[in-house]
Amino acid sequence: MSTYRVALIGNPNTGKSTLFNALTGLRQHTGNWAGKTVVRAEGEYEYNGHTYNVIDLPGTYSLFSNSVDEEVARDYIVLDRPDVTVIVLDATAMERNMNLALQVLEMTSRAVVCLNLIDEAGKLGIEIREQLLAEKLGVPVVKISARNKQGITELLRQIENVAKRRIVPKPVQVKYSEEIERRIQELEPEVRRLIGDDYPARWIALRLLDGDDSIIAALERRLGANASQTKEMIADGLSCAH
Ligand SMILES: Nc1nc2c(ncn2[C@@H]2O[C@H](COP(=O)(O)OP(=O)(O)OP(=O)(O)O)[C@@H](O)[C@H]2O)c(=O)[nH]1
Ligand SMILES: [Mg+2]
Repeated sequence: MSTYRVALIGNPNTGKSTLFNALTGLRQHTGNWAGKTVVRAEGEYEYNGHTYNVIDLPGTYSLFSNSVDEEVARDYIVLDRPDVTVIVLDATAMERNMNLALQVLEMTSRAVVCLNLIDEAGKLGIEIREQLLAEKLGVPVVKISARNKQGITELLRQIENVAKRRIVPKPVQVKYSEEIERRIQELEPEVRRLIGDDYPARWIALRLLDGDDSIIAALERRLGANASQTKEMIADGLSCAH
């Protein structure tokens, strides 16, 4: 019997913790993220004979490591590589929420988009065609109301599909300017050669091009022995990209 790891990510106040409670009930505990004062809520549920370990990540508007919360969420998705990342969106504020969703889809393909507060959206006359959205985003999309425990069965089913690789999503990728795309193309194979296929090479290349040193630091912490080599080779990669 396998245990799968599921991460809940989303903007603040989108109902992540409500969903976390609906999924895990009393089987949860809280602590702190190692070395950080950010609360780490972890719980589990059983589904079709498997255990799913769920992490309720801190709510963030982006994942550029501008704050400890963003760093914790980013590092978990990029470095800890959960089996499934559930992107929790507020169905009444799709446009604002889509920003984070697209960022997460650059970091992992093992994702399910969960449109929460569908009851509120209904009251506002907002109608969402989830099939169309799923096709456009390239990942499963499920409408739920975490507070009313609606749509949870379908969510569990889609989480299982992605966890067991019955569905292998191919998320839409943001396309950047020609020049940035060219630089990504140069840098991405370097990154991949260095850190392997387990990490999102395109996303890391992008962060490096953006001058985000914190991802190098995080990778060094994680890769340990390879640290100095990582820095050197990424610097090489960067100098040929510029
Ligand atoms: N109407 C409605 N309200 C909901 C639903 N899910 C959550 N809420 C409410 O939305 C508010 C925020 O929910 P939380 O679960 O705390 O949101 P969160 O994403 O964990 O927030 P942060 O941890 O601050 O990022 C609470 O008042 C919930 O009761 C839902 O499906 N429908
Ligand atoms: Mg919360």
